[in-house]
Amino acid sequence: MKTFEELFEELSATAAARTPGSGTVAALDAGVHAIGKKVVEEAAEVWMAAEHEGPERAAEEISQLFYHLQVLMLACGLELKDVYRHL
Ligand SMILES: N=c1c2ncn([C@@H]3O[C@H](COP(=O)(O)OP(=O)(O)OP(=O)(O)O)[C@@H](O)[C@H]3O)c2ncn1[C@@H]1O[C@H](COP(=O)(O)O)[C@@H](O)[C@H]1O
Repeated sequence: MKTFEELFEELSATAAARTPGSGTVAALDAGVHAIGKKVVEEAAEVWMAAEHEGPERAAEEISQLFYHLQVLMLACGLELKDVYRHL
């Protein structure tokens, strides 16, 4: 199990090292447009899971949305503090 902050730290390091075989590196190479589409897709899956599939499935989909949002943040050069200051 990891926290939102720990995942972002891991993804930042993976992106910086360009770790071979990493899905994150591949997504970053695909660019903001492709990552944005993934964010929208995952958001829809969160909605469907929450409405029709129960809390456990919703939690799983939310974790995937968190992941894709963090990849989009990296693609945009954003850090967690850049987002947190708007909360
Ligand atoms: N937490 C995640 C994570 N959540 C979601 N995903 C990606 O999101 C996909 C799930 O999306 P879908 O439900 O649409 O499944 P899918 O349609 O089969 O996915 P694709 O065909 O689009 O790959 C997974 O296949 C992963 O590609 C994640 N990929 C990686 N991580 C974590 O990120 C870290 C770095 O991962 P790598 O960069 O791959 O080393 C590791 O700790 C991983 O556990």
